[in-house]
Amino acid sequence: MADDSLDGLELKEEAWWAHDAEVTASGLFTMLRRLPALIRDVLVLSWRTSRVDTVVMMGSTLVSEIFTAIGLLATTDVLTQLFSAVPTPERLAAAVPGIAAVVGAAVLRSAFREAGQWARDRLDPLLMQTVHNRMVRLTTGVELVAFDDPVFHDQMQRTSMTAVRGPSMLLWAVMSTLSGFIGLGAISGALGVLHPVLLPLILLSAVPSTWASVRVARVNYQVTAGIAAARRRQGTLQDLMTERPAAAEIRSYTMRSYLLAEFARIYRWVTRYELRAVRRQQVAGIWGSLFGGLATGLVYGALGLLLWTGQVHLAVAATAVLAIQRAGSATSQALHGVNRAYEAGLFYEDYVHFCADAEARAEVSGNTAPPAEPDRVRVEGIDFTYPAADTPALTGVSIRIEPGEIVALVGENGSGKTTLAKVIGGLYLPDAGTVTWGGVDERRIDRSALRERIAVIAQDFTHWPLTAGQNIAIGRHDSGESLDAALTASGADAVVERLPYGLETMLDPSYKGGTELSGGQWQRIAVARGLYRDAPLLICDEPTASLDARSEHAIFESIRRHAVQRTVLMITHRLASVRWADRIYVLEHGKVVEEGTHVSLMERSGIYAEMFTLQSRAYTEEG
Ligand SMILES: Nc1ncnc2c1ncn2[C@@H]1O[C@H](COP(=O)(O)OP(=O)(O)OP(=O)(O)O)[C@@H](O)[C@H]1O
Repeated sequence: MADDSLDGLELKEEAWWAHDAEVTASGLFTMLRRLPALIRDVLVLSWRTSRVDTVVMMGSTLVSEIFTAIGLLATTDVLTQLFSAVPTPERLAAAVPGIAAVVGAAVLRSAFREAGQWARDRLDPLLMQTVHNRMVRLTTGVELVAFDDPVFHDQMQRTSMTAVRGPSMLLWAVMSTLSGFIGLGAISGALGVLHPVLLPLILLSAVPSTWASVRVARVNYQVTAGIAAARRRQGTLQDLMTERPAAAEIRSYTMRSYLLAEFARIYRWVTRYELRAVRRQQVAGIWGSLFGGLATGLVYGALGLLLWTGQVHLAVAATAVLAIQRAGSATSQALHGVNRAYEAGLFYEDYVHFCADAEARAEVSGNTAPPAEPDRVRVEGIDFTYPAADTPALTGVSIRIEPGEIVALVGENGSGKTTLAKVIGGLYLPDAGTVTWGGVDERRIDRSALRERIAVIAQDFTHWPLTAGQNIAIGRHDSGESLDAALTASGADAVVERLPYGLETMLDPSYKGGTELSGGQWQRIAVARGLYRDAPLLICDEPTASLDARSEHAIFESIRRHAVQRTVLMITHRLASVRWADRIYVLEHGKVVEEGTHVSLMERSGIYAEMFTLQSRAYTEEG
């Protein structure tokens, strides 16, 4: 199976294949060795999730299997009475207490089984909830830079795809194993009482079906692991074809037939893979049944021999027939459970690894409160390299921002402006160098509290599928402040006026009553969001890229007014709008290459002067 390749899908690179190789290589004994640790882990998780359900599930399983043994012993008693050499009415009368015990044991066994099942059914969603919540909590708590790391992404995707079910699958398998072994123990105890040779005979009869179930389970895991990458690709394609964002482009670029063919190609591969697995499972099943039948025949033959040679009583032999059937299913249940537990354990380990990795990547934060008033921000000699990049995005960058200033970052595409703004905004920690707020190193400051003091109008701001009002008040939902000032300053008031339900309008047309905004209208909402946050430092990254000339002018005027009591860090390619900045930093290839006011930079006749002249010439020549 591991030989199969899916052209172009780079399946071999998937971490799933590591598990695949592991499960293929590991025998039953490896599974048995790893099982105790897995059982302990999942039971601890289950105990933490619901103590009552864990106790009910374990207790009921144990007790129900004890009633299996009691029922078997009572059956022998009934049969002994029925086969005794006395008149029939007396035989029946003597068997009545035994029959009552058999019925009672059967009823109690079922009742406890049901109770165990009920507790397990309750635990299932509770465990999923615990695991899911933990995953989301951990994911939202990692350093932002983790999202730029493909390793973290792969791990997260894989974990969210299957590992969330891991613990409940594992618990299910563990309980199935326990109930199988307890049942087997109970039956063995009962058989040992009847005749010592019966037990090994019964264990022998279960070997072929056990082998088959182990094999079937292993193939199952191989299939899940083997098709995981293809399924993810399929899911991505399906989302692209069925969701709104790509719908227009699929049509305008006539991509439909390409996407459909790709989807069908992957589906064919997945189905072929699954069908091949089904064939292997069927073959294993057939061999298991064949040898299982032979082994059972041998056991019955041996039992007949014992009966014939007078070593067991007819009543004991009859009970043994019942026990053979029960023990066979208990053995294969136990061993199948072991195999499933191992299989589920691999998924569970993915989850455990993910959690450990996410904890290691958790945001570091100091506990010093950030300065209450706008204060000097100093960036000194910082370097920063993205995890997936070969070259640094920032090298030895130093800048300062004084309270109440407007500071501008300019430079060509990819020169490092957004990265620098994110470092200043406390989103990325520099690899070297320091960022200080009022003289305090950012690493010593409580980062959540620091972010409360910063408003960011991001270049790639989020179009939240929420109402217009919620889109503006995001992060300050319960401030109770009126939105009016931010609406007017950003020009978003004109946008909201035209919405069917005003601020209550859902800004997502895929929801009932929802609508969509134009790029420039969205941008005004984003500016309103930044102004409404009313933080001492406002970071604007291309706040007017989609705006018409009049709106752009109005927004820059608003930001200037906003800066009277606050500090503004502005990134823009519209150089006419940075003329009035207190200081301008020009970046190139991640380094600050020029610094000064508009006037001093123009006098210097460097990069800034060149860019400014090019832009103004374009306007004057075309205008
Ligand atoms: N997540 C990332 N992973 C790897 N490299 C990145 C990532 N984000 C940005 N980069 C790289 O870092 C460099 C700086 O990018 P940045 O976005 O800071 O530039 P910018 O000056 O803001 O550009 P623009 O004017 O186009 O917005 C670029 O070379 C870019 O390719």
